Amino acid sequence: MSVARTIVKAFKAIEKAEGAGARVRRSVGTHQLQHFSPFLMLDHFTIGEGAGFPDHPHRGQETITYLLEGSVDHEDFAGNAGTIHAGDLQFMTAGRGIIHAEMPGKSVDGKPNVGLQLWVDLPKHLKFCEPRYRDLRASEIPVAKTDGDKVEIKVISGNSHGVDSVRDLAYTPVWILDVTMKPGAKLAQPLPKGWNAFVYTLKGSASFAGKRVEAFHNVVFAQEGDGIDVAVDEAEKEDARFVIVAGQPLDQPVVQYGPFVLNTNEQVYQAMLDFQSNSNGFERAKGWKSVIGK
Ligand SMILES: Nc1ccc(F)c(C(=O)c2c[nH]c3ncc(Cl)cc23)c1F
Ligand SMILES: [Fe+3]
Repeated sequence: MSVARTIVKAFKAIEKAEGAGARVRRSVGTHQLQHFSPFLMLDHFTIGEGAGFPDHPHRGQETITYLLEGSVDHEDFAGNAGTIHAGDLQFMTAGRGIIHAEMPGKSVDGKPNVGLQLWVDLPKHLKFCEPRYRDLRASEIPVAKTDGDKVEIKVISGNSHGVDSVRDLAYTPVWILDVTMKPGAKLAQPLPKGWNAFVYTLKGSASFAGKRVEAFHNVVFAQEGDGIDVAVDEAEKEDARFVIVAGQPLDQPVVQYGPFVLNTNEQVYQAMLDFQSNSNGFERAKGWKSVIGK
């Protein structure tokens, strides 16, 4: 990699309440990081006993849910239902409209359910596409290793050190790499030119472009440059774990009201009307309530 990207900013995500009793550290989609196309939101969520995200709508975006601990059940108004377990991902394309619930799975140990939910904007011509789900199980995710196995990269989407992800899962081109580095490890990770890229740190501390960053931070990189350089100091007491996320910017306006993400104010007003009147993609909401969200 010839020229590594520089850091534009790095900030800690503060935990706040969201949904019904859930907690999130939101590091994309707040005043600290907005208009970062194609990314609309990143929540590092924790769902304890009795908490969750009961019946709610989406239109105009894709949600990528990556379970880190525990499990989450989902159920929508079209009869789709399932569970994602630690290490699995669910790619949901809301398109013209989805109403679903996302609730804790059956807990065997009372531990919380923890994961990441990334919202990615849909290109204009797909805003009203048919909804779809694509699951990616932990066992399907290839692993790249480098620096004498001191670095392990789960290639969820994209490429790392000659390892390709298994298949494209979102319409909007995104790379998601889950990286674990041992103390003393180094990583040079190429990224597609001109894509927006950030890192969200999950555990331990690592230096990005020479800046040491602790857990629960978002590190935003400049678009210029070939990729990112990461190092974990020999003296660190634990492995560092973080996700690298990169996406192709969409050249379109973003008009968002909560889970309705479109290109004009009129389209957002229409989405709210359609949701309230069970029409134009929300017909199946009529008389529907989820079982899991009760
Ligand atoms: N207020 C509001 C409005 C609209 C939503 F879609 C949501 C929502 O469902 C989530 C927002 N962060 C999340 N992290 C994880 C999971 Cl599983 C779900 C969510 C929400 F909370
Ligand atoms: Fe949702």
